Amino acid sequence: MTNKAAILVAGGRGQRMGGPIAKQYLPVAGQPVLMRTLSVFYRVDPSLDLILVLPESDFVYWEELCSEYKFTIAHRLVAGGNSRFQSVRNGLNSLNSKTKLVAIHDGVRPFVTEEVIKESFEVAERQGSAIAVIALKDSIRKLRDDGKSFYEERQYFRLVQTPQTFQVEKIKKAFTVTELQQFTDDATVYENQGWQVTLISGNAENIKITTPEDMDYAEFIASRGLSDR
Ligand SMILES: Nc1ccn([C@@H]2O[C@H](COP(=O)(O)OP(=O)(O)OP(=O)(O)O)[C@@H](O)[C@H]2O)c(=O)n1
Ligand SMILES: C[C@](O)(CO)[C@H](O)COP(=O)(O)O
Repeated sequence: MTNKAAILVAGGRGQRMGGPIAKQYLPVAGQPVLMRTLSVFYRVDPSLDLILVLPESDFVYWEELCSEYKFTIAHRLVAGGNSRFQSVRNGLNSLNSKTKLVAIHDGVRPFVTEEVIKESFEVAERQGSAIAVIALKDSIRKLRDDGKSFYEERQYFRLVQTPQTFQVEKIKKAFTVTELQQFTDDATVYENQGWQVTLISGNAENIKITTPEDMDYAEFIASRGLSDR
């Protein structure tokens, strides 16, 4: 049995995307987003324990979609919660006792590369955690409540992606706390324990499909194979 797992969180409702079908099920270049994401992880390691966190009310729909698309990559379904934090925690609670490393990934980031996933497991094994980030290309300004804005040195900032990969023992302990507003990602929950996170380079195409214009960009990335380079 593998000692590695990936939790793909897809328990959200995609309010910012809108539309009758939640974004995680929408086709990109002919294949639903979640099938693309599961496939990348499978290609990295077919023995990974793949856990897909979905709203429980979508389980039947998802199984029908898998039949329709003849999608056969083995994975386990876990019921999501009311927030991303709760969905991740449900995924962590479903891990088997032999699992030592877990990659937590937004199901709606189908363009993560195999290289980033592999590196995240290697670094997390050595350091405890591996958080995919990218540098900023634009200048940034910090806003203040009084309406003024100030220059910030962009070399000290990073955009945070997923996967965020961890030693299981540590991340499970970190997720036993009460959910706080500041927990916008898993790295924040981990460092709440006083542990330093380790950053690795993500890939620019690894967008989080969030709003309708992201679907156009996703089609472009998929059709050009930009995340396969
Ligand atoms: N209760 C929740 C909320 C979010 N997510 C997942 O966390 C990832 C990042 O969240 P986001 O992009 O915000 O997705 P949604 O919550 O679906 O979008 P929105 O905020 O627009 O409703 C997504 O894969 C989403 O499905 C989850 O598993 N469980
Ligand atoms: C986890 C994440 O994708 C890292 O950038 C991000 O924090 C998720 O934010 P959301 O508001 O839940 O989409």
